[in-house]
Amino acid sequence: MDTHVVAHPLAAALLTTMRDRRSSNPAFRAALRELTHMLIYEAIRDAEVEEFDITTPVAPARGVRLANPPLLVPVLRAGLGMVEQASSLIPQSQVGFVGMARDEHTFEPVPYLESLPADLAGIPVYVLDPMLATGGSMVHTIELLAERGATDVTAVCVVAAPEGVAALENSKLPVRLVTAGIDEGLNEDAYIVPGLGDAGDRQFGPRNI
Ligand SMILES: O=P(O)(O)OC[C@H]1O[C@H](OP(=O)(O)OP(=O)(O)O)[C@H](O)[C@@H]1O
Ligand SMILES: O=c1cc[nH]c(=O)[nH]1
Ligand SMILES: [Mg+2]
Repeated sequence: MDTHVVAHPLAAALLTTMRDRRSSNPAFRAALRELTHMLIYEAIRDAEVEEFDITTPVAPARGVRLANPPLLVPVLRAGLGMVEQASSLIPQSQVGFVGMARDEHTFEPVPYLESLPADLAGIPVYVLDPMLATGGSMVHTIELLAERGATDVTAVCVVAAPEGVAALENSKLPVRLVTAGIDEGLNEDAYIVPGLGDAGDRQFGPRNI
């Protein structure tokens, strides 16, 4: 699997803000938005473009645009904090949604929402989820996309655990990974170490209030 770790001082500083337990929920959300900008910017670097004619105030010129704008798929809840920034960078993109919450005991993803186009053949898909821990949630999401014909999927994650990277690799699904960091591993609660805690709770508060 093609894995790209975005190594950049500004990305590292934003990731530090997200990791720091002292960062407030608004500060965490702001850092996630900015870091998403960098991750998407890197992820889309090699996308195919097409040329078209424009006229500047001075002369005719050739313009470029994405040949095949992607579908963005935030994985709720935590991926919601990435979608606005991603879609403003790629205004032609469409957005689908998947909702999933890990079972606290089995660590298996429990799906609760699926809102995706029926046919994804030929459409690049960017799955947005800050955390790739065991990989269960991401593998399940990509299976939903592959069932609809997607063959070009990019997982855009802030932090990945080696276990999650291995799960994606072993799945043999058509996916590449773009992330700001690969951490040490998982603890007994399947949280990424050192990680940044629960990315959903740190944006929106505890799920069961
Ligand atoms: O790789 P995995 O082991 O599947 O874990 C990663 C998943 O866990 C988090 O979501 P969570 O289940 O906490 O839901 P939330 O976004 O509503 O907080 C995260 O946003 C991923 O979706
Ligand atoms: O460390 C982790 C693992 C799963 N989900 C999170 O939000 N954080
Ligand atoms: Mg959570």
